[in-house]
Amino acid sequence: MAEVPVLDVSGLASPDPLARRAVAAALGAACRGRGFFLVTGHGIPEALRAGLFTAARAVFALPAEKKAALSIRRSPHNRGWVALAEERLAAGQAPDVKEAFNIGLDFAPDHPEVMAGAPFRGVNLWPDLLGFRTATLAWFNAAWDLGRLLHRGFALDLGLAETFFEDKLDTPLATLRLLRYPGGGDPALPGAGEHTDYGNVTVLATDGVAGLEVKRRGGGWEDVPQIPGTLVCNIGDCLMRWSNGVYASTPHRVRMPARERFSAAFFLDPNPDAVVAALPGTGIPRWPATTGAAYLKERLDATYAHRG
Ligand SMILES: O=C(O)CCC(=O)C(=O)O
Ligand SMILES: [Fe+2]
Repeated sequence: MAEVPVLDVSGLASPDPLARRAVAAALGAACRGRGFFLVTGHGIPEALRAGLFTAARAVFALPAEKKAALSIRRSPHNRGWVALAEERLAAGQAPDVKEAFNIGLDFAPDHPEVMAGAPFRGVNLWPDLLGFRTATLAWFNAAWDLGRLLHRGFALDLGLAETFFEDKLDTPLATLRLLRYPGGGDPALPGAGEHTDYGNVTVLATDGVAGLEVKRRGGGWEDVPQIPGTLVCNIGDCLMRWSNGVYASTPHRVRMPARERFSAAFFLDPNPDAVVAALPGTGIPRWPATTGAAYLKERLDATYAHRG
């Protein structure tokens, strides 16, 4: 299996349909094969990335009691702080040696869906840190835009109308997850255990410290190269299912890094009411139809059940 490809996606925003198709074909090949690719030409300014990592460092540096006040255990909506070793992504393994901070779509407390208690529709838990909200939401929105742009390419590659996913990703169950791996520990312990992502596509920024590994089809692990300015993207289980297995969601993990490592994963899951059923032209459905919200709930419930 070839290594993780590097794709310039700028052509997806071109007015020239041939340029868009060329990128879509390359994207499609990566999604059908490796399920992972590095993206250049995404157009997200470096300043946004720098601001994101400044915010991430600041929130994890808060005293434990400040972070505990923002614990994900206080949010029924998958938002807030996950403590070191609170989560294990690979069932039956040691817990992950990482901490995390989740941010979702930024609803006001009086938003109708929040008032109605809709699943995952809650307020974010904001730390008392100047600039944190602005920096993280700027990244959230940029990654969301990139995710939607990628979906125009996926749609073209899958023989659908280019805008097919647009109204299924306009109020998505998206999560920006800031991650800190303290590193330097027992190399036998996982930074993040082997898993596949749950959503459609993940857009990942790292601080350049190595650690992310993708499983090879034939077994064994491949390092994802750290190329400055690129973003790591991968297909999640929801899009694998939606594409009826045409696209691959590939297991990956983070090994114990040699030193402290920060990353930020943006998980783009579809709108809660989006119907996730085998796309036209993909053959006999391999999975029953579901919805964005039902699928995410199923996966998160399983993850929480695995907690020690
Ligand atoms: O930190 C990373 O590089 C990847 C994290 C990851 O795979 C995840 O949180 O789903
Ligand atoms: Fe992941």
